Amino acid sequence: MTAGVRSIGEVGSLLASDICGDPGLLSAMSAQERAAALVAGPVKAETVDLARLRGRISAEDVVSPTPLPPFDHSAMDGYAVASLDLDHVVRSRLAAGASGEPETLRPGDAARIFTGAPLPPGAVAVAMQERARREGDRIRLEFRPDHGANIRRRGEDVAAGDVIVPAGVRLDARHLAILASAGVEAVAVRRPVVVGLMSTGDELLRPGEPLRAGRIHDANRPMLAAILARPSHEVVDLGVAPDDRPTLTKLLLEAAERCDVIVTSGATSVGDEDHLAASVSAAGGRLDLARVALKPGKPVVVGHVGGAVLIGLPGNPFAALVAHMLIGRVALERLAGLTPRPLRPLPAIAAFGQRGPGSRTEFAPAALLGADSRGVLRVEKLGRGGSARLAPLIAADGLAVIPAGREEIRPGDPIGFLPFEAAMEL
Ligand SMILES: Nc1nc2c(c(=O)[nH]1)N[C@H]1C(S)=C(S)[C@@H](COP(=O)(O)OP(=O)(O)OC[C@H]3O[C@@H](n4cnc5c(N)ncnc54)[C@H](O)[C@@H]3O)O[C@H]1N2
Ligand code: MOO
Repeated sequence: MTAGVRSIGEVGSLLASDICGDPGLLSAMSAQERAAALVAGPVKAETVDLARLRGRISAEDVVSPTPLPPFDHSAMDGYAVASLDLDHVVRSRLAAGASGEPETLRPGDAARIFTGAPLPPGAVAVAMQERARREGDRIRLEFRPDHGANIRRRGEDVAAGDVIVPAGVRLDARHLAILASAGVEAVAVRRPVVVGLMSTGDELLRPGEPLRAGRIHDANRPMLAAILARPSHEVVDLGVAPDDRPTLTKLLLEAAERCDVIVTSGATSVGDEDHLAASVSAAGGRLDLARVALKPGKPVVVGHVGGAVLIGLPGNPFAALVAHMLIGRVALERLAGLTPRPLRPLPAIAAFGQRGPGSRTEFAPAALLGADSRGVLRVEKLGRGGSARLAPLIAADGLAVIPAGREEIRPGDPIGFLPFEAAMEL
């Protein structure tokens, strides 16, 4: 991985850079490595039928029991011909799905053939019917076909024994298509990772509860539940924990019994009411990572309570989102059996100027203004910063990514842009 971002072409790898000048903070890349290392391995595997595979993570390489296609066949409606000559006599008719061995073509013979039908032995090409004139049982081709024209060969897509789906991928429609083609009925996948979501803070109200003095509604649990609503994960709502050390300790211990991962938000900072670190410790757990060079998202912590991985996101909702995207996601992907993928911001240029983010990589809600004359995306930052603000996210197309180490950003400078579809992926 390369350090630094020097040109637009390199911006895609900016999250791979390990810049962080602040000795009190861990660089985003080192934090991701630590979060990954914290997870001993993926959850166990189970066998699941094709109809329920979408969104699950493959636990082993799946090999094809058959070549694909399984037999030589026609790619067009037309005539299978025994030679590359222009004139042929049509002696048989072959449709897809017909049973029985097709008759062998002899020199001068052709067979009327339809797309998907097995190629008769002796055929050297298929001529499209639009390129043939038929009179009775004779055809004359407009031009000599190329050898092998319009023939799909057995095994040209996949050979028997080829890996058609590798281990460690999230199965989508493409994988289901190839598994079904190969006749595979069931696949070993990782069982869903059980993720407990807990918000902390005496100020938090559940959705629908009337606002009272000094209280706010919990935004983080619904946000995180929406990101985690995937077949590879099972969300357990652990509710709101109070700002009280013994109670938080007890709730963490209970959660560790039921969950593979506990994702908390709030109580990660340094205030008297920020009890997470002390509660993790009182529960016999430990924190392996704290304070990362992210803006927002700096106070993210990661560790263990009992057998469960603990991901402590900051309380401010945008900070929680960024810390999840960069750090929590890595641990969750490893547990699910995925190879964690680095976020890959698109190369873009700033349509704004500001002071650089210093030692932290900055994420900010941003709108796409279109492309410049070279086709590079122009990105405008929205809002005036603040990890507690949600409205700029609603107006945004994604997140501007400004790598650590910049002193100043001027209009036209290379930055990164993460569309929300990529940013919000688990
Ligand atoms: N002296 C310092 N103070 C703070 C620092 C610091 O370094 N030194 N860091 C600041 C940063 S950066 C952040 S981010 C926050 C992180 O704080 P906590 O993780 O301890 O979170 P809380 O204090 O519990 O809450 C922060 C803020 O977010 C609101 N909140 C909490 N949970 C939710 C939720 N589920 N839904 C919506 N809003 C939530 C909470 O009411 C607070 O306003 O610390 C800074 N302070
Ligand atoms: O880093 Mo905090 O996460 O700015 O709000």
